[in-house]
Amino acid sequence: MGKVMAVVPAAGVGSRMGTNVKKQYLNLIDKPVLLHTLEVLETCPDISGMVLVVAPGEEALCRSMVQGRGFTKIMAVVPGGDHRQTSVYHGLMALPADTALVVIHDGARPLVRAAEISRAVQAAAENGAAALAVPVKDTVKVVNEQGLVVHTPPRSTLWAVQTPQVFRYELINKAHLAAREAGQLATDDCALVEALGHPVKLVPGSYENIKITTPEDLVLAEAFLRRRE
Ligand SMILES: Nc1ccn([C@@H]2O[C@H](COP(=O)(O)OP(=O)(O)OP(=O)(O)O)[C@@H](O)[C@H]2O)c(=O)n1
Ligand SMILES: C[C@](O)(CO)[C@H](O)COP(=O)(O)O
Repeated sequence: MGKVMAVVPAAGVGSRMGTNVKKQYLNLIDKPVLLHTLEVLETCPDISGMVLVVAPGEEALCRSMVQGRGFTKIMAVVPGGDHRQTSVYHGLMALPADTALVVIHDGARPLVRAAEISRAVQAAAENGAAALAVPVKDTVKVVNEQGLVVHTPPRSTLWAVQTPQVFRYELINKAHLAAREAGQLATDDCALVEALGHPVKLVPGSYENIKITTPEDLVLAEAFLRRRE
């Protein structure tokens, strides 16, 4: 399959969490959210190495946070940018030239399981681009600026996409470069690959693989982790 490298964007400010400490450094049971995430990636047998992307100026803090915890796969800690997309791009630029597949996984998704990552890697090896996702449970409305509903897409067509999102290295590099040139800003990496017209395979994931975004997500994450103990 070739070398599989992970990029872990963890350079966000966590404005929707609203805490003084950024959400990726908040304690979740016994350690920061980001350490949970990195430990799962470390144990995934498919992954050879990782690039961690943190806010500019936080590189030393992160290096000391991971030091002495038995990580063998963290190859670099690099500064991110103002948007998630920019942070991922900085991570991609730090990958070795012999990378075959790139696993992009949010630092703020600590509940992913190694087996789920492996399923996404396998699908990307076959299709070029793949992501974990779950069927949407709620009915979703498209609204206009006045808050009036303009459209109700059929729920059977809707999936909530998660990370990891996994891509062939040349494909994701090409997608990010094209987006930068076009001024396209997306909230996930699949959207950039979709914009190239390349198909993206969705791999059924788990409803437990939540992104820590708002305070109630920490309550849920703790409950899920305790259930696994
Ligand atoms: N400039 C940014 C913004 C986000 N991220 C990372 O991308 C992941 C998903 O982003 P999100 O949950 O939106 O994080 P924040 O941007 O920190 O949150 P918010 O939008 O509430 O400010 C997180 O691991 C976050 O640290 C990043 O690396 N660089
Ligand atoms: C990449 C992502 O986690 C997929 O669900 C999500 O799109 C990140 O978006 P956010 O706007 O940064 O929360």
